[in-house]
Amino acid sequence: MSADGGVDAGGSPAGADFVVVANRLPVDKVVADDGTVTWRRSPGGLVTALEPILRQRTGAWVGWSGIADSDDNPDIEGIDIHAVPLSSQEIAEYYEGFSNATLWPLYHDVIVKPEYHREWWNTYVEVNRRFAEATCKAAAHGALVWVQDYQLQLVPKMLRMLRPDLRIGFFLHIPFPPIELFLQNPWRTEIVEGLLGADLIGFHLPGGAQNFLYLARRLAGQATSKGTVGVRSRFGVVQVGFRTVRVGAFPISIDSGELDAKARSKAVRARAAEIRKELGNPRTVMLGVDRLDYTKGIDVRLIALSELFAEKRLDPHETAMVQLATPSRERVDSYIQMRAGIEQLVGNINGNFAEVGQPVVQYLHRPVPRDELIAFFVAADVMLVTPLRDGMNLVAKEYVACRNDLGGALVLSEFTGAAAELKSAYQANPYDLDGVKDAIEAAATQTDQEGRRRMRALRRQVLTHDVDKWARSFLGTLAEDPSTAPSGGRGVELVPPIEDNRS
Ligand SMILES: O=P(O)(O)OC[C@H]1O[C@H](O[C@H]2O[C@H](CO)[C@@H](O)[C@H](O)[C@H]2O)[C@H](O)[C@@H](O)[C@@H]1O
Ligand SMILES: Nc1ccn([C@@H]2O[C@H](COP(=O)(O)OP(=O)(O)O)[C@@H](O)[C@H]2O)c(=O)n1
Repeated sequence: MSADGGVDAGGSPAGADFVVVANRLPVDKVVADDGTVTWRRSPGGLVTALEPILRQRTGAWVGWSGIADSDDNPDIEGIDIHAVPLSSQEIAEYYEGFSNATLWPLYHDVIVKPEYHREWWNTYVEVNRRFAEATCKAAAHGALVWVQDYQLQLVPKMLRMLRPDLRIGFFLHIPFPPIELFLQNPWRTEIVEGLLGADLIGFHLPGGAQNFLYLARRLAGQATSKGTVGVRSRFGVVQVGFRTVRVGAFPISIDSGELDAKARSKAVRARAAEIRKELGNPRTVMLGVDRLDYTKGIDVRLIALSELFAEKRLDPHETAMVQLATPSRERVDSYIQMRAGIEQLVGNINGNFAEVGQPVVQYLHRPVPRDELIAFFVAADVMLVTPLRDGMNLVAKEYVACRNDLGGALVLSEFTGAAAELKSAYQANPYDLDGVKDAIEAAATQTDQEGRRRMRALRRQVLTHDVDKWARSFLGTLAEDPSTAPSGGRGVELVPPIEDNRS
């Protein structure tokens, strides 16, 4: 730190050349009643995707440990951890508040109503500043810094002001919303300007990148490129003074090869067979695997199943549905209400259709070990992925990667990022209940030949587009000099800013 409390422009001499900055560390700190500390894999797809990337490249990870007032740094081979402590009030206002009761619902089609509170916003700014300062300490001079997700949208601009020597990338893991919804946010201009501190801004889908380009013109008053953005190609450009910011679509993925190999192992196969036996060897095993989140449409699939049983289109005595739900954001009101609703639906289905000792829906509200999860994927005939909106949904890709036997069927919501790539799934609009029911019925009754044809096509996509390809395409683009790169700013025709007349 410099004498005035700022961070030296040169950064820490011993810092890392590659730094990931994310709200969460890859592991959560768990303190038992007797004070014993253990570390558990953090929930969610961001960690699933980034952990193998960082381990492979070695570098630093700046993030929060998941509990209040802790600056412990866990030992993880290949990753230099820098914990950012958050107080209970910051967790309530920055994480549960502005991140998960304002931005999360706003960016997910306002499935629940976003709340706008000035004190939450102030804490969001303050915590973003703390992450930027922690990153300055972790990064060597000229380092490549990759900021992740909606919790940290102000960090790119803050970092650029503190450390102009850094090359800064930003990736948004959730959908970037339609323009009309984004404009609800009272702090919309600050967020667009915060993101424009990056050299490269990545979204899962071209539509998100295009919405952002429009908002950069309208809210930040910058000239941008026109024309459509491609997938890992045809990047958009925002001219911020003398700086060229590029904007692109980079669909995230999984470590497909590793999952494929694990799913082939004898132990996993044996456990999958055992799971089917424990479920009573039903004709059809259906599976849902999610964080317990209202965006995931767990209610949609349960209502669809219930109606299919009531209409005798599926036989409840020959069907076992397993819903694995990781606890998530348990103190946020909308999550508390949603949990009660899901648990009631599970109870209703079992009340109406189960026999003693043989529930139709088995619901686990707890994290499941990774190998056990893979065995569930191998055991399931039909995988139900029915979000109302989802940035990507890695679970859909994990299921496909685990089915080297070409068995199983994937029912997939059109409103996931994954739907753009997994065209051979049984796709449905989650708001069209009849459509969801038709998709589930078709998946449960497909012929072997049809199932193999679809799964072969899905696997071709998932195995050739893995998380390493995602990271290489993003980081490769970030490392390019935009003024000379073939896909860069040179020769791009710019559209002038839009007058913000609030019309
Ligand atoms: O950290 P939490 O509040 O417990 O939430 C877990 C993560 O949820 C979100 O995951 C998203 O990222 C996935 C990978 O890109 C994507 O497939 C999925 O559609 C998204 O919902 C969130 O974006 C992460 O920041 C959270 O850590
Ligand atoms: N019960 C569960 C549910 C999800 N998960 C994992 O959590 C990740 C969820 O990622 P995702 O992209 O589908 O969705 P988000 O939870 O990130 O919104 C996947 O890697 C799942 O395998 C798990 O380990 N156990």
